[in-house]
Amino acid sequence: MAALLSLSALALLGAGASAQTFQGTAQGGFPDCVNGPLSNNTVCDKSADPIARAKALVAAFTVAEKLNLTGNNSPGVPRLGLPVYQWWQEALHGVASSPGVTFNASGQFDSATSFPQPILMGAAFDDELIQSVAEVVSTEARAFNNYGRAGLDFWTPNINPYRDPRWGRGQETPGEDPYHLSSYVHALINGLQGGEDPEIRKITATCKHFAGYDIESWNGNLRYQNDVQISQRDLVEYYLPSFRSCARDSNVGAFMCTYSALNGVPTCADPWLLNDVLREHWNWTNEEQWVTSDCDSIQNIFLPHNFSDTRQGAAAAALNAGTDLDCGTYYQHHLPLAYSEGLINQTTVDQSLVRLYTSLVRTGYFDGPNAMYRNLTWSDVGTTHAQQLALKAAEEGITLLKNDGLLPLSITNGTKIAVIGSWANATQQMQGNYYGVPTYLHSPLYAAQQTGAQVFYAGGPGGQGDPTTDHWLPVWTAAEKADIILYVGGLDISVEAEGMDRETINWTGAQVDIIGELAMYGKPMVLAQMGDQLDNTPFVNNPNISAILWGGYPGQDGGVALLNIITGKVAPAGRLPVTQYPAHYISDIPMTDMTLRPNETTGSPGRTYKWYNGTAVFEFGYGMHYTKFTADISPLSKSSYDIASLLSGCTESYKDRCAFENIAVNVHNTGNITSDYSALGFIAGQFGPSPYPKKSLVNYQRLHSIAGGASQTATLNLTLGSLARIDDHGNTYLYPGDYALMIDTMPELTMVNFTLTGNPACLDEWPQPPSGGPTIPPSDYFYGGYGSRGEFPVIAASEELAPGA
Ligand SMILES: O=[N+]([O-])c1ccc(O[C@@H]2O[C@@H](CO)[C@H](O)[C@H]2O)cc1
Repeated sequence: MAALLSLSALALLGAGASAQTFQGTAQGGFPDCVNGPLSNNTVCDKSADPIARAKALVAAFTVAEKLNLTGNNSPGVPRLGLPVYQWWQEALHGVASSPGVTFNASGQFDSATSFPQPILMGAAFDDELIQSVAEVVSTEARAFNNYGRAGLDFWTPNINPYRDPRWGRGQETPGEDPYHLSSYVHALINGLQGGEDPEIRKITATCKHFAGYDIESWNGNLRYQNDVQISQRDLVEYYLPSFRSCARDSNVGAFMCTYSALNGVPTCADPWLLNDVLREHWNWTNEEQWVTSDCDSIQNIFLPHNFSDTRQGAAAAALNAGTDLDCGTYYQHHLPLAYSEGLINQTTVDQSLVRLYTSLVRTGYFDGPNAMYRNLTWSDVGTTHAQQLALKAAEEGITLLKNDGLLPLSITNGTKIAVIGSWANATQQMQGNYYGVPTYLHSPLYAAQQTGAQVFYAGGPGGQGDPTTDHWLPVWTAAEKADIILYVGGLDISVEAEGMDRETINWTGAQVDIIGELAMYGKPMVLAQMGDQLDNTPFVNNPNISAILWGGYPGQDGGVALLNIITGKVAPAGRLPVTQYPAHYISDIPMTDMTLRPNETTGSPGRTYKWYNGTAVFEFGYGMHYTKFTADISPLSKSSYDIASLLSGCTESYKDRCAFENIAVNVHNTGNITSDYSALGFIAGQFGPSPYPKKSLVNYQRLHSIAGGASQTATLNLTLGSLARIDDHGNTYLYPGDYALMIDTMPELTMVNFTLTGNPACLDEWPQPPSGGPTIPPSDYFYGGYGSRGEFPVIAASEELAPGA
């Protein structure tokens, strides 16, 4: 495990190793259900119920075999012809290097399509696009699986909301809004798994990290030891909706708990979270779906959380709480002792294994070579359709933040353009983290050269923190020769990544200086800001910088997407999926403050567009177009609604799903450039417990190719859940009051008003956590080292950490 993990860590985290250096564990192929020892076991009977099939398989294992099958690196059961199996695959934005995925050095299966990071795909506000992307990812995953190059379980998506701009893994998420995440993830899971209840599950997706995980390493607070304090209201309102969407509304196959503790309990050992909330309240059925730990987080229950006195106690606490699989070796190592000490029983072990193997049964793993998806081959990887979709996904997400009219830029053969900056010739950078080997990487420089323009290139500053001016001379040479300056820079995964939160949300000094000096040439200048959000104030205010685009991590065709937008081949219609805060924001609130609302006592200005009470540089949802749009909202059926009547017409088992109104938003392109437009609908109003959110996203739809002078209609389906707010206990209520439904076409705001009358009505009663539960004792030691992870220097530990002691 140790050697395996250290290799995979490099590739996963992007810590300087090329993806090609990674070699995953060979998968053991498929069980032989015709001639193998299992052929007479019900698990091989395709006509039997999947749970019955898994139960029959588990019944054939000895206790020792069962305990051996509880780690991600599963040895299988040779005696029964059950092959070795690696449960850990990644596919955040394409099949990615990870323990179960093996890319070939060359030839077939040497690459997979690399889509943009979710943060850029989130900016598209286009769920159909997301589902299409996910369908390609799962097709490629299945093709890899058919040739022994991947398993069938993928530990994606990361759907923790992007709460704080410093978070190193915010790029892995679609953004900061819980409704947006919920809707996005529903489309994504459908595409990955092959529908909500497919006959054969295409691959098993895993919603992670459940829950409240969004700090890597800030001010000495490490993800392995954090105990995040979150109120029930904030949990239900902000941190959990995307997970509810996964479990209750999308039938995702797997979940992953976190390294951190939530309100005193490490999440992987929290029966309230994993059982009462996830399995009971969200009806995530008990025998079919499974929870994995984060990688080595079971060990963290013991150290540094100190939640259990013994190692076997930590393993038992996790298994008994409902963590079915250990990403690591802690279960395999310590469950035998837990078992002999009576800390766990066989029923619990069986239940976890039944969940795991039912999931594999559902993917057709035991169904032989004629099973669905087994015909997919290398010719289904990196297809023309996949390539076009990767380009489209990047184009749809790229967001126009400033334009004095320079864009779209007309580039002809004679145009002289300087392409400058640390991203100008970006290749690997365009993928962000959790990458694989892409079909190709088309940099901005490459794309500029394809336009026929005369291109002058300079890389600009060295690394993110490079204080020297060593690399600057070519910058001035390029700028002097050119008629137009394109600077492509920003962040990369050397400063925002897994294990690494940002220390500033300013542009790094060298870049600010270079961009400022380039602007002084007074030539038409475009700035493309890559990576996550930075405070763009100096460039917004600089009249010599004509246009600013945000391009995130745009994937394999990021450069072409950028140039297509700049030249007007495609019109931009992305909208920011996160708030762009002023740089001082990070001094206004510690990252560890998990609260959302402004607070006079703590000085918190609040978080996200819902509650931030300062002036954002650019708000969530901001995004300009090359044309002008107006919108009007068709009248609602009533101006006032009685709460009791709304509920009496509601027959859904989950009342938040009941329909309220289907809102028609008529969008008019009043300019003359054909463009997409994403209609974002928000609800605002002073009702329910204060302080109120300023507004809340309740639905969105992307309209495509609206010609100049033409109109299209977006249909935003609102539910009772769209109108609900959460009380202090986490209960979901409809409240009487004045409501406004808003569509923001910038600068205009189109609005319709209505009221709800009557008494508040509960839509969802929240299962309260047990009171007086364990809290973490103050830690008197620093936890610093871990053999297989090796991410941190060993400082001191009150106990030696070797497993199995
Ligand atoms: O030791 N390693 O190789 C290693 C690599 C990645 C890693 O990160 C964790 O593993 C990912 C599993 O999907 C989770 O999203 C992330 O929190 C944790 C450990």
